[in-house]
Amino acid sequence: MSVIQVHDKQFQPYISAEELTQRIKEMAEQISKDLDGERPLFIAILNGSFMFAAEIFKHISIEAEISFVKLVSYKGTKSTGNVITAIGLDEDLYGRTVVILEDIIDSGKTLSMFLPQLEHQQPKKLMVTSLLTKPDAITHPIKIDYLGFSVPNKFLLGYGLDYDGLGRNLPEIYQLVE
Ligand SMILES: O=P(O)(O)OC[C@H]1O[C@H](OP(=O)(O)OP(=O)(O)O)[C@H](O)[C@@H]1O
Ligand code: HPA
Repeated sequence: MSVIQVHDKQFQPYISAEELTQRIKEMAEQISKDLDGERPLFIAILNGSFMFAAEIFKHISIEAEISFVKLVSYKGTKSTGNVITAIGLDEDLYGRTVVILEDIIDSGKTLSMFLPQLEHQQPKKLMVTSLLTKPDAITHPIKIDYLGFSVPNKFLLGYGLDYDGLGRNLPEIYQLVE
């Protein structure tokens, strides 16, 4: 692994593919242990989480379902501020154990807007799993039930994360060279 160029920026290797798959397997084992008998519904937030979701779901060893949603944010009224809607969420969450799958929680804003909408459907449990989080960037604190890695407040690329559309296909995670 070496420094790579994407658009106008350089990125250096940060988390290897082996470290990612090892940590994700551990997370899946813990979730399988904790949620045995609950038949959880995993909800992966697109686009960024597609690779993480595929990897973690492979290692879930209990009965479980998965669904993929795309969040679209638009400007609401003065009083509502930004509004977020989920496309593709067809399941009824009432009484279900729901586990959100995110690639990254950065400011926390996305989930702070989305989780209340899910709570509204009265799931039995609503849990959050994120591969990455940046504690120094959080402005909207989110309780993360299962976390892969805590990372510094630097822009990341790869393993689903993009820089202006590119880099999602990289099997490892890179950090912006500043
Ligand atoms: O905690 P936050 O600061 O809200 O950031 C986290 C969100 O940002 C990324 O999605 P993005 O909106 O870039 O869309 P993408 O997944 O399609 O790349 C990521 O997948 C999270 O959903
Ligand atoms: O560090 C990041 N990289 C790519 N996309 C992101 N979305 C939130 N944080 C990031």
